[in-house]
Amino acid sequence: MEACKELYSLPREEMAEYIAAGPKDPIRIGTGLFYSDVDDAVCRRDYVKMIAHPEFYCPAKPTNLREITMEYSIRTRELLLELMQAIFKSLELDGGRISEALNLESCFQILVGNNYPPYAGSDWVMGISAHSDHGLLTLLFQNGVDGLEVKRNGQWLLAKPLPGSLFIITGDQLEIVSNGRYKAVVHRALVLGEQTRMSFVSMIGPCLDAIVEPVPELARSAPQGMEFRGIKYRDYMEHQQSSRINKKAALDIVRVQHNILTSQGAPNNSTEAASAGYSHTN
Ligand SMILES: O=C(O)CCC(=O)C(=O)O
Ligand SMILES: [Fe+2]
Repeated sequence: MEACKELYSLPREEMAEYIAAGPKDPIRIGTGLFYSDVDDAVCRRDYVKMIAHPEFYCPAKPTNLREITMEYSIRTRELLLELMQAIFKSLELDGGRISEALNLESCFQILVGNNYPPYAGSDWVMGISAHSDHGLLTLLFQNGVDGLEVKRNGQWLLAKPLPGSLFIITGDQLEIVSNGRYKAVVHRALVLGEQTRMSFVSMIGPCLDAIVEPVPELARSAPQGMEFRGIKYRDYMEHQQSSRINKKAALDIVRVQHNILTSQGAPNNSTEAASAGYSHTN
């Protein structure tokens, strides 16, 4: 976090290349204020995003950032992959088989350093509006300043940063693979007090070229069958990144519409019929 602080305080010219970067670039820096009509709020956030796996990228300055983030990415990747195995076990699935299908050896990993300075304006200020993360699992560390909230049963709950605690957030790909047994968690960051809040995120997803779809045995045992159609992770990510941040709206592109009327006019919830009714929002 200290190295990230140094990064944000570099002269703007030194960050210009990364500030101009697009969503597909491996290193991206964003900084400033913007309005979110989803939450009717001003958002204030600086961030650096860097792809850490299968290839590792890092800004050249500050010079110690590379070593620190490289080690952090390796350790958190191991932990997150281990957690994935525990999740597969909880679903009574063969972890080895699913890891192969998602090609987790070449998993996509991104690190994000977030910085939320206190804001003196009169509007209600947010850091990042309500969203779910596009990957499988996210590990989040906060600097001890409140701000992260998660939505549970329609209520926003403050995820208090207990000293040394790490938060694990389930993402969209896990919801797809588990056919909705694990739900992607909607979360947001608020700017609450006088102190600068920082968070550091390590997120893993399947290999970008993997087709992500519900595990067949989970779809077979679900009352409604398949909840999602398959999609290449790279395409999902591009879709999510090119849309406005809006809670879990990105998942709608793969959500199967149930209660489709058959030619006889009766609702049919079979997997085949449901699969034919994919909902594309774009
Ligand atoms: O700063 C936080 O607590 C949340 C950050 C976040 O949700 C993200 O980077 O995706
Ligand atoms: Fe997030």
